[in-house]
Amino acid sequence: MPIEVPIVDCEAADAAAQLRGACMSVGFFYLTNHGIRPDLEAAVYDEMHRFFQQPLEEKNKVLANANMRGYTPMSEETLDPAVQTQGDTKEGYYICRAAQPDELHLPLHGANIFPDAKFEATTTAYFDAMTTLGFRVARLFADAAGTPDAFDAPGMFDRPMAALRLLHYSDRVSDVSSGIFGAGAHSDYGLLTLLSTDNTPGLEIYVEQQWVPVPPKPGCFIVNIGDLGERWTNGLFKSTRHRVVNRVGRERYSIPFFYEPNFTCVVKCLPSCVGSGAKYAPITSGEHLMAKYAETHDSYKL
Ligand SMILES: O=C(O)CCC(=O)C(=O)O
Ligand SMILES: [Fe+2]
Repeated sequence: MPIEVPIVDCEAADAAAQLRGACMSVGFFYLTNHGIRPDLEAAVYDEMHRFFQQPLEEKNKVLANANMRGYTPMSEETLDPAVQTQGDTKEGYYICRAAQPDELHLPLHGANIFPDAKFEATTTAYFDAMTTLGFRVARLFADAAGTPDAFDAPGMFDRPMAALRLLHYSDRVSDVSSGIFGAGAHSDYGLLTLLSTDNTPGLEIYVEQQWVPVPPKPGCFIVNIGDLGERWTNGLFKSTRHRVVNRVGRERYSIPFFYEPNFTCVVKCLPSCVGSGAKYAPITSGEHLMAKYAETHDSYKL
């Protein structure tokens, strides 16, 4: 039977049950009725086109800093270092939650950098809307996992590690057998990723021992569970590996929004998922994310 990526309707009365089914099987789903305004999303793409088409020397003026905010050049990231023979054929721009004054001592916390005021206003408005949606989907996740209020307590998501990543893939055709990918195979690191893409295909997910394309669906986000989501549910929900393979020789733009718990949040198996014993040791969100960044980014060192 062909593998179908399920749809979760954010507004449906049984949205949590839909999410549970999707996360136990495929680990990816299309999210509809999410409430993000299409004109706001389109405005972010306009800013991306404007930014990435500039000469490298302009883009390098806002190069990503130690807190992973700003521009990351082509090939800076290698999502599957064991297999890839060169970095991902993409460049990116990170925008994260702006840190509060009492968080500035924490790694990865700081101010954002922006190339100009219009880019800042547009991407910040989108970031804020996605943060609201991220928490809404996180609450559905908790409900789906059988502990509905798990994420409401202080210290869980009141200072989320939320990151927006504007990605521009080059037109270079990938070559799977020689280790050249748009983005190498990986699982995401956190709780949830909410992905917007343009109309160009490329995303593939590894389900039932095969790579399955996930084509863009207009008006929907492509959502997946990351490693912390798998740990929280003791493996009930899947953090599915995925990659981007350019098979069409066209440029591609995408915008993943990574929604993770507070840096200091201890991610420990939910009581409803312990069953015959927790499979994963508790870990803080921050420890996990920093270790993953160090494995995959040239510009990030622990
Ligand atoms: O661009 C995409 O479609 C996926 C990107 C991705 O998987 C990631 O940045 O983690
Ligand atoms: Fe990913």
